[in-house]
Amino acid sequence: MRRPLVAGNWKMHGSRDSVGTLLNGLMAQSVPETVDVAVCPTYVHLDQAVAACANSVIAVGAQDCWHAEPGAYTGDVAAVMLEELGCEWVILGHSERRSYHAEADALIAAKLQAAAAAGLKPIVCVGETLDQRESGEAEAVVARQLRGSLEGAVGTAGLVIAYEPVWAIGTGLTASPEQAQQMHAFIRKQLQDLGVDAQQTRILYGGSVKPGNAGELFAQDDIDGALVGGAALKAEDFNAIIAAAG
Ligand SMILES: O=C(CO)COP(=O)(O)O
Repeated sequence: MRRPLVAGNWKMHGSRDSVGTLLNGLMAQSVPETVDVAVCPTYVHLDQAVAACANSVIAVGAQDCWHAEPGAYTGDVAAVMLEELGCEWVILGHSERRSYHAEADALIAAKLQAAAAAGLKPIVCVGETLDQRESGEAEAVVARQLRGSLEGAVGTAGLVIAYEPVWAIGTGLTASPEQAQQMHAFIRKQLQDLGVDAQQTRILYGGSVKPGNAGELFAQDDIDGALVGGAALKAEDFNAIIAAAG
């Protein structure tokens, strides 16, 4: 039995004030004992989140890390620094990093190894664009991303995969529960073929998850939680999604 994980990806949102309000709102509701929860703010809000979550079960994650030891890498943050700060998780290979920063699978694989070596648990994102889905390539694209991004990752402790169809991110379009389940089952099979412990690996769905659709997504056999964007910025909505996973 896999424990559901609900992770909030706050992307490049927030001020000290709004982050404080959001964290207070999350602390106001207890998390069901059966659910893991994480919040992933920007780098500059990580310490604020770690302090606020110190006495709660909510874990903190970063949205990216660099792949090398600390050194001459202007503008980057090393995985070991995130671990030292109190992060438990790190999101890797989000489609916004893949598109705006041209991150390729080999770089994501290197980041994954650095994250694992630092003791962070990686959430590796995969997902096809609308063009790729419409031309029948969705499974081939996701299989390629998994193969490339997970190179050398067999045995990574706490590895989580997030399936985020690019066409469903921030658009209000959600994959139907059946579409998502079909892809999640496909991903689990791919993980097995890659030698990853597929039955133990959590596969999250991401893309316009809201309180109103979370329950039917979580009811699918191979959907083990969610990576939530917009709805994670409102405590009431995020709390409702957490409750739906409980
Ligand atoms: O990209 C996402 C989470 O990583 C999904 O974002 P939305 O929930 O805003 O569609």
